[in-house]
Amino acid sequence: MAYLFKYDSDALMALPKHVDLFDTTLRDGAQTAGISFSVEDKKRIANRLAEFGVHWIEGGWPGASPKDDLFFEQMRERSWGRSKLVAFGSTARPGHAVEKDRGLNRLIGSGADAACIFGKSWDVHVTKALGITLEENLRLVSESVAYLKQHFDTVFFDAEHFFDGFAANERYALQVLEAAAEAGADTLVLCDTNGGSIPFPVFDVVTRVKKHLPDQALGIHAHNDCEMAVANSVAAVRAGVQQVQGTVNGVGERCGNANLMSIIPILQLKVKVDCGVSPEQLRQLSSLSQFVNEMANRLPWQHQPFVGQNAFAHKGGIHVSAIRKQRDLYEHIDPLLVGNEQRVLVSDQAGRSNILSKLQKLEPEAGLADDDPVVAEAVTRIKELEATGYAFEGADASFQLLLRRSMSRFQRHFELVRFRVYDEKRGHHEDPESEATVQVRVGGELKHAAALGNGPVNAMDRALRAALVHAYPGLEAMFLTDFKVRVLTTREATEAAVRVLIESSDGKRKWSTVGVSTDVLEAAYRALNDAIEYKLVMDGVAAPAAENR
Ligand SMILES: CC(=O)SCCNC(=O)CCNC(=O)[C@H](O)C(C)(C)COP(=O)(O)OP(=O)(O)OC[C@H]1O[C@@H](n2cnc3c(N)ncnc32)[C@H](O)[C@@H]1OP(=O)(O)O
Ligand SMILES: CC(=O)C(=O)O
Repeated sequence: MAYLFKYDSDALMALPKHVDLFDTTLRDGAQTAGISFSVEDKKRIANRLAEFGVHWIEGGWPGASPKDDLFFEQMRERSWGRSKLVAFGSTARPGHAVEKDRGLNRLIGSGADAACIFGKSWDVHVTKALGITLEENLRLVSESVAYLKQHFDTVFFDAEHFFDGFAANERYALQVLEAAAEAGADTLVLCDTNGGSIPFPVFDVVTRVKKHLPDQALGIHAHNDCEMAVANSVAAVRAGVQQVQGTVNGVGERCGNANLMSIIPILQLKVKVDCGVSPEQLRQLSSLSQFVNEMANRLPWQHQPFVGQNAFAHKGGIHVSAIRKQRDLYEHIDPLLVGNEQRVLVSDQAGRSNILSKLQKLEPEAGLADDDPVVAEAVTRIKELEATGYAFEGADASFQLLLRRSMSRFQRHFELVRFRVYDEKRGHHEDPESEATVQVRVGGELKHAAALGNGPVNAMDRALRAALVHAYPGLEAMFLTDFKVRVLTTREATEAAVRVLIESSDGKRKWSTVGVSTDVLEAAYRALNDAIEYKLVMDGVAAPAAENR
């Protein structure tokens, strides 16, 4: 396998050998609309980032909220390897001596290993937002950094709005950097606060700053308002910054921050700049991304580069045919390097290769040849079903049953005789109640059960399993974990079909099934039927003999 990376060698020569990763998920990430980390979430994320090996973990702003205060308090007992905890804040408020500044003193008392303060570097922000003179701001920057340096080995200075400030008043933006550098700031972080920059000027401006302050370590903090935060960060690395700030999954104020889930593999794998992440740690990238989504209570972005569920999912028949011959023909990296995996999807875009590839994974013992008529038949059947509204992409279990049916390797464990569902709501404020009765035939015997539920599908699921559980006790452990209904607009409105996708679990596995009908309950029944049949097949439960069915 040969994943190709082609680069101009002169450009590579100019790259730094190493950059530090600075994660601000817990600070700028906490400024994301819809995210509210608890102290416990913050501690778990911080520890996970430390385990992953991020150099600097910005934990929050001591003094800004009781939650951040408690977090820093509770993190005093941390025992991390190389990762360092950073406390964030601003330059001192104008009007008093920096030693008396409540904000700076909260940083000093926070127990963090380092401090990071932001200061204004765009002249109009100084005069409008802060309402002070340009000289006064230079004094605040200088004295705030110098005061923190008396208490911390490492102080970072975030030059807020640096790129806009540089465009508006280059001389002043550079004076702000000089003030922070002369006061002892270890790294000057150039911030694209409004996220409006694009890579060419970012490269140019960082190059000019580098020339102006050749011995000063620089960093980049990019926002994603032009969807350029990752590109801008990589451009800044090429121009010579030694620190990249970003967040897990790109969370952050407005459109987010630079996404470390992309920056890390780009730097490590593509341009060979060491971020201090070993190959073993890099393989944790996908699970780190999932973990933070879980903590942030966000649905994962399935198409997220590198770590998303679909980042290496192949749907087109042409693509799947090629990757079966050589897997890198339609992949830019080996997904395993970032802890992800290749997926092959089955849909109306599929050819024989999709089916064979999926079959190899789901039923390796089936051993079908490329030209087996069963494969062509399955492709035709899938395309027919998809034309009526089925979608097998997210319903692997239904797909596997379909393949088994095509291969004559499937026997029903039960036959539906009838189901009936009642839904009742009494009064505006009362919860509705559903009741289902189900009659099935199992091996020649009629079984009948009724059940209540908090909705019709829930009641039907309970009744169906109650009718079957004596014959198949393993169904006791099974339960629904998710249920999605989609109205399909491809038909006439009067006979609109609905697609029901059901996710089930038995505590050990999860599987998904699909049903389609013009009747939502029938669609749900079809999906439930597949879910139960799949569980029985996977548990190796024998179906009743043919003469009893
Ligand atoms: C670019 C960034 O992302 S910076 C980080 C932004 N993050 C946050 O704001 C989240 C946490 N913030 C907070 O909890 C609150 O805003 C606090 C506790 C920091 C301040 O709260 P308050 O004292 O009520 O002030 P408020 O939020 O209304 O306004 C911010 C004040 O900081 C001042 N300020 C802004 N930047 C700076 C700076 N670099 N140095 C000093 N003061 C600053 C503003 O001028 C304003 O003061 P003013 O009201 O006297 O004009
Ligand atoms: C400091 C910061 O978060 C910014 O300038 O965007």
